[in-house]
Amino acid sequence: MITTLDHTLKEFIQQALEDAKRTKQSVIVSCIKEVDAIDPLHFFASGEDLFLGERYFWSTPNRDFTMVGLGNELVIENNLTTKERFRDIENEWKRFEKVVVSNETNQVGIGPILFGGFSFDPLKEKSLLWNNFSEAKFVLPKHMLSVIDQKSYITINKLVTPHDELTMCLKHFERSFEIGSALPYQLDCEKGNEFSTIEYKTSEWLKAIQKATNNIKSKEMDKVVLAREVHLKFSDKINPYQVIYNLQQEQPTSYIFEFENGPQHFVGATPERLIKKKDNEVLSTCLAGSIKRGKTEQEDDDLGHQLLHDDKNLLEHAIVVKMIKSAIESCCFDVITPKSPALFKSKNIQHLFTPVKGYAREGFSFLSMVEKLHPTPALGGFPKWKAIEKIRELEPMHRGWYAGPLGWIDHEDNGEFVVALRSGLLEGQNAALFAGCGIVEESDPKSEYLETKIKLKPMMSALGGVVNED
Ligand SMILES: C=C(O[C@H]1C=CC=C(C(=O)O)[C@@H]1O)C(=O)O
Ligand SMILES: [Mg+2]
Repeated sequence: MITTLDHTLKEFIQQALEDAKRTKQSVIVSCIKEVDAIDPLHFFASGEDLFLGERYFWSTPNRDFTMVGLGNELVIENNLTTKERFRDIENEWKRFEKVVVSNETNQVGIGPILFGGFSFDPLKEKSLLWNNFSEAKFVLPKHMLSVIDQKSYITINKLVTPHDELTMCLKHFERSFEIGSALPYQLDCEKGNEFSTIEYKTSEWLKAIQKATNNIKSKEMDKVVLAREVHLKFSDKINPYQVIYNLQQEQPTSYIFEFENGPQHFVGATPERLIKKKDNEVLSTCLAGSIKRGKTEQEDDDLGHQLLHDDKNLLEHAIVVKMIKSAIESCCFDVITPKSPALFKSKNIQHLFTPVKGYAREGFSFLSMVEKLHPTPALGGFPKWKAIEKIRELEPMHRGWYAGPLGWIDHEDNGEFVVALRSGLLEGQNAALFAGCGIVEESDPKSEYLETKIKLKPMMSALGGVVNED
């Protein structure tokens, strides 16, 4: 790996070609330039003609870091049904030598970055909706825009093969930098895309909750998260730019993500970070236990206070903290967590929130940590394997990538993953939205149902719909 700057792009490519020939393996050449400000959504939409079905969008809360990928230069995926699916992605990624051509040293979020996700449960029987999604799929984009603290960078990635030629490669980079910044797009702000809603297997879901609470009472497990899905059919094709735009505007405290898999777009605004790693600094988040937002400041404070003192929600949350803390302790040192949860508020909902911090121990890779954490009891339950089995048995839907880990990893083992919640799968005129709830002994099916309605709101609203709560 080289990260310096005295060499010209030509010299770097020459060296990559030699390495590729010597090792008989392609080398990733990643060329980065700082450019004038580019609007990320504009860049995303500019890929419509050439890269439809091969794009992604990622933005952190408060929009500190936004990253957009266009075109798949490299796809690493597998359909393994064990935890090997995490290691397999890591091994494949590490197999490639990466040559980085940049004037920027020490900037995380630019250069060769793999973006993608994992399904929730690879052992769940396949469904029509998620049929085209692999259990693990990651892409290295051809063109990537990173906006970090208001600075814009373009990265162009190319797999240099042993059979490539220097002049062709050089031309490729020159042409690619032109594409990245020039294409126009239009955001169609028209509202009024009529839709009808189908609540999918709601009565089965309510019965599943009853069964789960009985299982918990008989001490089979402590907690399980059960989700349900809602299908929307629109009169016109859904405009994904409008959806991302709305999510960005309406959910400033959430991560916004979009991953295109052919004609399907997996989109969401999740408040839940699974893990972030920069050098050896590790951050995870426990987010579980929920209540609605108040209509006035006073009502909102009262509801927040109620949540902070509610035994059922505190138990939902405590189970998550215990598991995440122990998973992080198994691979980190100096792990710290506050003693009691704080409130996390987003537009439609308030959650109990506990951050977990630590420092990675030697020998633990980023994806090995993702594997240890997935699923946390905020999506799975406790004990972990019992809860996953129960979800497989009781839940009347296929989660696909909903509630799975989704995010990015770079060439130096830095990265960030979220839990893909408050999300939906869009295709043409159709949207499938997902929401779940932590079920503990005291859970009441009707109030859990109302909780899922609140959790469906961010996607419903971004799609132009309204959810009434009762
Ligand atoms: C499973 C979801 O939320 C989880 C995250 C935060 C709070 C939760 C809860 O209070 O039940 C859930 O555990 C979802 O949004 O689909
Ligand atoms: Mg809950």
